[in-house]
Amino acid sequence: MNYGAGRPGNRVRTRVRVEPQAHGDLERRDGAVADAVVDFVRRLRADRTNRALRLSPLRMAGDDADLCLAQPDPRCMVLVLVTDGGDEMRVLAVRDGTRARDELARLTVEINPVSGAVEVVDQTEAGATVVSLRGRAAPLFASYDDQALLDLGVVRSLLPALREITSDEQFKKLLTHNLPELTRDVLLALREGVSVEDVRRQITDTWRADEEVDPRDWARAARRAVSRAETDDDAVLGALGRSFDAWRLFLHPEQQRLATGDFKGSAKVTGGPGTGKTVVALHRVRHLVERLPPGHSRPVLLTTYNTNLALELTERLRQLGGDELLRRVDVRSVDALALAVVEESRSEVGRPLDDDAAMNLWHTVRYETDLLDYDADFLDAEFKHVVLANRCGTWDAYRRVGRSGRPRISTAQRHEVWQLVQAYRAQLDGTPRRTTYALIADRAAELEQRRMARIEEQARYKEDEQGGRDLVHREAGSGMWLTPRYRHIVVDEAQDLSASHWRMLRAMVRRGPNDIFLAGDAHQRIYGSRVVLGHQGIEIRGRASRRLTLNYRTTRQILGSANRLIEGATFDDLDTGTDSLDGYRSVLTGLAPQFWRAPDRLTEMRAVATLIKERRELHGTAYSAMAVSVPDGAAAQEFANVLLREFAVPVVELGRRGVSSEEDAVRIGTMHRFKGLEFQRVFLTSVGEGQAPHQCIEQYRHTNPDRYRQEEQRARSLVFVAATRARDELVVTWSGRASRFLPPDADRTAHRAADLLGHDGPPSGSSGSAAA
Ligand SMILES: Nc1ncnc2c1ncn2[C@@H]1O[C@H](COP(=O)(O)OP(=O)(O)OP(=O)(O)O)[C@@H](O)[C@H]1O
Repeated sequence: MNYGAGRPGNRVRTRVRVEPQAHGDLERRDGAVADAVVDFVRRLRADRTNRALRLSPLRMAGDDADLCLAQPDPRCMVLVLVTDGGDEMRVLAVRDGTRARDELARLTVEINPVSGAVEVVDQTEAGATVVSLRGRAAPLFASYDDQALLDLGVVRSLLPALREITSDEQFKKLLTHNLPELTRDVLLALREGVSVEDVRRQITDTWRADEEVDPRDWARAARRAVSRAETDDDAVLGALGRSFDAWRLFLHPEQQRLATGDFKGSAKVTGGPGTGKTVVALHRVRHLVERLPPGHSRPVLLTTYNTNLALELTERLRQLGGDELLRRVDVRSVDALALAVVEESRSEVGRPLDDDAAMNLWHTVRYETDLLDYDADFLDAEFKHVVLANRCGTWDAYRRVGRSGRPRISTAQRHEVWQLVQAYRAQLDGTPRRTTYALIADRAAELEQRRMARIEEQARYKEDEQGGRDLVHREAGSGMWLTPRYRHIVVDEAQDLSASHWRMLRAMVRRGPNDIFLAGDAHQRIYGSRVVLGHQGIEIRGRASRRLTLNYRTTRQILGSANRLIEGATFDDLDTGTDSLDGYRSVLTGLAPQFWRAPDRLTEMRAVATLIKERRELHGTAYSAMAVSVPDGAAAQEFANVLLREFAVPVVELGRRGVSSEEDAVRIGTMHRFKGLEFQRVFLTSVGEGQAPHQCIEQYRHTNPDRYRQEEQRARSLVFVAATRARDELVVTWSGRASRFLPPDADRTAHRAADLLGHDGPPSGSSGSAAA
């Protein structure tokens, strides 16, 4: 077959892409196969007339397309769809071993009429799932007729095999095959009892092609970007191997639409943990940068809640687009940004106290004023989320302000709180002058709002007085003309930003298309309190607000346990509405989470150390892929001592600098520090009654039920965040009685930690059995 239009010796370049299913094939194979395929794609791209690559025809796919086979190296073969006279090629499937040719030849290839994607089904493989187990039970999907399944996007050629499936065991086996993603998503959701209408809305519609699909037009199908972030970058392609992070290349269509969409104003992506919100935010940044006019400035801001997450984002952005991309982006935590604004203004605000010192100051003020009925946590939150959020500068303003979502207090109590606030500010204004990050954000918001007002005024002047002409030299010359700080702002972990942060960000970019893009999840709110974006001038309407539902991180088993933690509670959608985790699911399956109960703390710590060592020795898991969550800094110290001194397990604390340490050491940190991160194995410790939630909230149970409910929800979210960091395995431990957040029978069904610590070493099965 000759697809080389050029004369011999002339290189003929071509567009070659690796389809998601072929990528799935590579992930299941030896790294050497991936290397060979990557090399083949690269050479094919450079010159398809290269004789050494030899595409051999298999059959016609349609009038305008051929299916060909090629052998990148003696170990493996690939199936390639060739269209446009050879200008466009898609690697559809990869097989290795002696039967590779036969296996590729029997694949069914079709265009999905819903998504327009080219999909591959191995009928023999799918059929084999059911043959041996065929029984008399009713088929699992009997209540959906063929047309209903096709309309939802299930690939037609799978229907015969699907009709034979009568048990969950067979269904699970079918899912182990490399099925088209849309089919897999739809079937999983139906099996989980999601209604046809909801499956259509939550899954099918997100895959639907933007145009009518002609299932015979192969050339069109091959050109259609269905589920990928396009790249022709050889360096990125070169990473296509076992260690390759799929997200860099392949986006789910819903993620893709958000990342590359054009929005009239601001846009928002929500979704449960692990649904790829951060991935979307990163691709969004790249998309925005690619559309910038050439220059050397950094007109795109990527910001997040804290410094270690900002470092993590910088690293991931570098992976996505290298230093070239980073050069146009300012990546900073919101507080670092606010501090820079305040410093630039040369306002005398004093030295910022860290969070612990700021909290201690509340303790001091309580004793000084002798108003001991209000604890430091409450006062700190009241100050940030009511006083600063609503800019209450006087008692009169505070007396009248709406405190929705905050624990109720009487007017007399408000007055006392106001006195405490005054005393707190007086302490900060003393000598030496000090401040807090909350106050810095408030000040930065004020400065930026003033700055933006001047920019708007100048713009009006430009239009009104000068008809928009003759200003370039004045702006450049006098230096008095200001420009907005950024063209686009992208925010991750949006649920934890305060009203002051939003006011500042709103004022850093002019209102207009694609001004602010934010990603967040109220289920994971552990710092802030609810902020209604609409009230901060950030309007998000209709299609500019989307929710992702497919979890890429966590197995279904872990997710099931984590979801149970937050069942029944209600959460906001970062705006005026409510959010839920409807349709939230994972396609990964694995071990059930393990539950271990200990009679006392030391036994618990020793059991955790034993389990960690066991995973290292039996499964070869690197220490750095494991993390232990603890309730507070003191517990982190205790755990670190036991792990290191008694068990010689290296540990590193998840400090402000996060996980950046190169050391092969187990990560230990409070649950707060787990935010936004992920680990292969997570040990969620101290989940006992009295610890999660902390027993100190009991004081509010009867005296202040609102506060009690809020503290409990916050504690729940915290455990939820920590649990959903686990990729492959979640181990939950406690001493004493199990927390109310755990299943009611946890104490009865959990493994006994004491059994682990006998002299004969750990009992068999502790590294893989399902418990509770
Ligand atoms: N399209 C994709 N293909 C493959 N992997 C993906 C994709 N999208 C996300 N992932 C992977 O899923 C995991 C979670 O992604 P990410 O951190 O973006 O989720 P998130 O929604 O921000 O999570 P959280 O809210 O828990 O912080 C990461 O390991 C990421 O690489």
